[in-house]
Amino acid sequence: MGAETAAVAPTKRQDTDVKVAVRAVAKRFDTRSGTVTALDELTLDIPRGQFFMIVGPSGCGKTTLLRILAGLEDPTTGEVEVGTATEGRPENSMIFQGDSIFPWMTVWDNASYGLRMRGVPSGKIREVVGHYLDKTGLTAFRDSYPHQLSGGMRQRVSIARAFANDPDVLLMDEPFSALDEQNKTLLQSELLRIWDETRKTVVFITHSVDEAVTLGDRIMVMTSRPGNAKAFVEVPFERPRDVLELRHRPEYGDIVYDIWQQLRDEVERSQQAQAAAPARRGRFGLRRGGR
Ligand SMILES: Nc1ncnc2c1ncn2[C@@H]1O[C@H](COP(=O)(O)OP(=O)(O)OP(=O)(O)O)[C@@H](O)[C@H]1O
Repeated sequence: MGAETAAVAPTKRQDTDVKVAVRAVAKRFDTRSGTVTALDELTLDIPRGQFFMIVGPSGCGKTTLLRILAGLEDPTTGEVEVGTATEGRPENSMIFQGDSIFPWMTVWDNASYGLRMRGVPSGKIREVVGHYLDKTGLTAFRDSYPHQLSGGMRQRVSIARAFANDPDVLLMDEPFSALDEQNKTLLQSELLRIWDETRKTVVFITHSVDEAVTLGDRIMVMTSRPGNAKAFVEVPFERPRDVLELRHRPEYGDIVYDIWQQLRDEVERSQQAQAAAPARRGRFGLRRGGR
């Protein structure tokens, strides 16, 4: 079950221009069949306000990195500094893939959860949650329960909850992966619209190169496991962006193609590793985006 996470804090970041700093982070898991090195001495900086995307082959350590940034895992070696928690604001909120809202709470109670937990005054909660339910088109469903909503609407609740919580850094792990293309495109547009209001620092994992180029300012392409940065790609498109219009531009296709070139070897390497160990099946090789 996903929940807003602000508890186990990595070191606080003092430098206001860099919101996320990852220094030579390695993560190893000891399993019955041996040690799995998920991340290998990864170093990166994410400046304030950047929409940072992570793409990489299945099993390359993307979720592990996000969990370390959220303080849910410790790195084996290396250091991470993320955001700054201030009074009334957590340093990060995480949105997971699939449903990450509480099934026993109404839309309103889900969206206001983080604020209520922090004891924010009720007038402020009404104002902020009302704003984000309005932005995500959920006002009429404020008293509904998750099982009464579509998958897209449930993800909207997660988005409303995360933005209402007003974290310094927003961590998103494939939030739209379970949605059909139509809903995905709609939610991408909505996310960009809401993000444009605040320009929060976002770290967003996706399996879709199209999604990475549509949403991101900068994309980290990861190597196959053990995961590291293979390339950083700047996305030059202006803000605010029109998702559909963007996808018709020739430069858009060029960037998508460049990233696929970067990924191809890594995906093949990862697939070979998975063929040798059939328990984990890669998804990346099957998806080449919607162009
Ligand atoms: N708690 C754990 N115990 C043991 N191994 C783990 C654990 N968590 C992750 N791993 C392993 O670490 C590697 C990286 O996993 P991770 O989930 O971070 O990859 P990913 O890039 O997010 O994958 P996917 O794209 O398939 O979601 C994988 O080999 C995985 O099996």
